[in-house]
Amino acid sequence: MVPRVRTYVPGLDEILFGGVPERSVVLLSGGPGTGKSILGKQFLFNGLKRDEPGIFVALEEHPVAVRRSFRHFGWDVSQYEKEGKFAIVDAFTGGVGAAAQRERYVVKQVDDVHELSDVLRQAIKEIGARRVVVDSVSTLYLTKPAVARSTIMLLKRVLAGLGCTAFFVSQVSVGERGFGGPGVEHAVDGIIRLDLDEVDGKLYRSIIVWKMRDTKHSMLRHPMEIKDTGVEIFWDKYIRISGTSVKVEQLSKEEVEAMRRAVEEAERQTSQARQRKVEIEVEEE
Ligand SMILES: Nc1ncnc2c1ncn2[C@@H]1O[C@H](COP(=O)(O)OP(=O)(O)OP(=O)(O)O)[C@@H](O)[C@H]1O
Repeated sequence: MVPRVRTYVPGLDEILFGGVPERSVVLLSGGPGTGKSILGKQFLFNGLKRDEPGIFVALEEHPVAVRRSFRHFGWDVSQYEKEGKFAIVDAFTGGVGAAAQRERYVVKQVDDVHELSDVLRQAIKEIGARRVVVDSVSTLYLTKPAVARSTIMLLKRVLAGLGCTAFFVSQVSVGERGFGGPGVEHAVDGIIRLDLDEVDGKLYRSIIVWKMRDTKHSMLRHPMEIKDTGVEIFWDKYIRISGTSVKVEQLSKEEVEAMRRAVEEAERQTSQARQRKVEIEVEEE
């Protein structure tokens, strides 16, 4: 089994048969309000709780708003920031404003992807980041689609070279079938698509893993909810949405059992790796 990074987002590791393959760059793609940012933040915070440092690259929101939205779900990153285990790369303010001047990692030219990758590299090295979320990569090439692929490849090289596993938030329009453009879709290792569908005056959330290199994954669309505690995926159910009807069905016992076993195996590997890390740290002291 390839080494996995467990997301610990309820249900996500199950549909990925254990978690995201280590060092993958995964596109979190979807329309407005589908839960991409929340899922990304949850992935980071779940890592922080387990001693895996993380970085949030803020391209869409002021760092102050980013911290507030973490807190909205009870994910207080301030202590981790003080301990040097979490950092925000501010690629939003350009360093303008009093609050921005207090930020440690600031990209001065927000449309300069080379400066962004330099600041990101420095932040990853300094805090020893294992997980990175870029929210959103679409901002980097919205007005210049010709550079989308090279932008993704540049970030991918930085992240994979430093051993990080990353979620790239990718914005698509309501009703758009793609995930962020051909250059982007083929360059990334995985694509997870989040959806909101209106049927009969009600919105339904769902999630589907479209691709994930180096692992098998669920090929079904699963129902999803956002709660005060974050995203929850109903991994043992799938959802069939047509223009006028919504049906939620139970997966077979065999499918459920296979996913459960894969997650148990991934957890075993993860705790062994943690144990080895502790032993190495003790030896070094
Ligand atoms: N406490 C909560 N309980 C339930 N749903 C919530 C809660 N907080 C936020 N939401 C839902 O999450 C949505 C926002 O999710 P998120 O910010 O992750 O969207 P997004 O996919 O990143 O969208 P965009 O591309 O527009 O930024 C809100 O529109 C709302 O429906």
